[in-house]
Amino acid sequence: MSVHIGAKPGEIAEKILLPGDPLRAKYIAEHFLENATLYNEVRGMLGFTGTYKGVPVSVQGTGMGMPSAAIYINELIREYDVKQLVRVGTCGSIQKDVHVRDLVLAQAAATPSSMIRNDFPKYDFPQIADFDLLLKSYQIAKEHGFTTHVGNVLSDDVFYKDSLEDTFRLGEYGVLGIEMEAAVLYYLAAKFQVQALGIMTVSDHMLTGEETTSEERQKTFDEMIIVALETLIQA
Ligand SMILES: O=P(O)(O)O[C@H]1O[C@H](CO)[C@@H](O)[C@H]1O
Ligand SMILES: O=c1cc[nH]c(=O)[nH]1
Repeated sequence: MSVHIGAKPGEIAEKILLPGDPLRAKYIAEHFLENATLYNEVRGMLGFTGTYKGVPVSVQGTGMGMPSAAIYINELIREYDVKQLVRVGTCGSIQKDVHVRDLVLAQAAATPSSMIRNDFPKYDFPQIADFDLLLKSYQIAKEHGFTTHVGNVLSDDVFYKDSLEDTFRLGEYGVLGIEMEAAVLYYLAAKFQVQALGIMTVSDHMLTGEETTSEERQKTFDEMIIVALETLIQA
């Protein structure tokens, strides 16, 4: 057991999916993994291990925001020897041509978070995806015909902001969308020399207000999960 994860040593696979929502972890375990067993329900942050096409894979909810995600990512890497971590999240689009239901592969993540700046006050430490995971995921998404964008995201600390002016300015510099965890995932992967990638489904559009039905969202979550699982077993 670690402080926030109730698994015994060996119960978590080296390859793991990281949704923010613990119920998305349950959905993935029930619909995509074979023989999935629950290893964690501490704080309701569900974690499961099963197999995908015969390969051991785990899925762990991380909660919302970098402080929460960093707790799980630290413990997974340091206490359970997890080596390949793929976030499967949602993001808001800030580009006209990045639509609701599209996939975003986060090549890199900007962040205002002090978690990273406190460690490297003199540098803008770049938060980047693992190249092999990124390349593999892009190839898999293209093979499946899923609409996919690759580029920068913003990992923000604040969901409800008084002003979106700075956010939209980042869009003018090519940032594709906003979410709240990828930067710290990439930072901790660099720190502990493991592989990480963030894949996001666009859940809403911050410029156009474009929305989708829950059924449509579910289908795109499935596309994201297929890309993430196929990437993990081929990497
Ligand atoms: O859908 P998840 O993975 O939780 O990701 C996004 O959704 C949450 C905000 O609603 C934040 O965690 C953000 O990063
Ligand atoms: O707008 C959004 C949508 C998902 N996640 C975010 O952090 N922001």
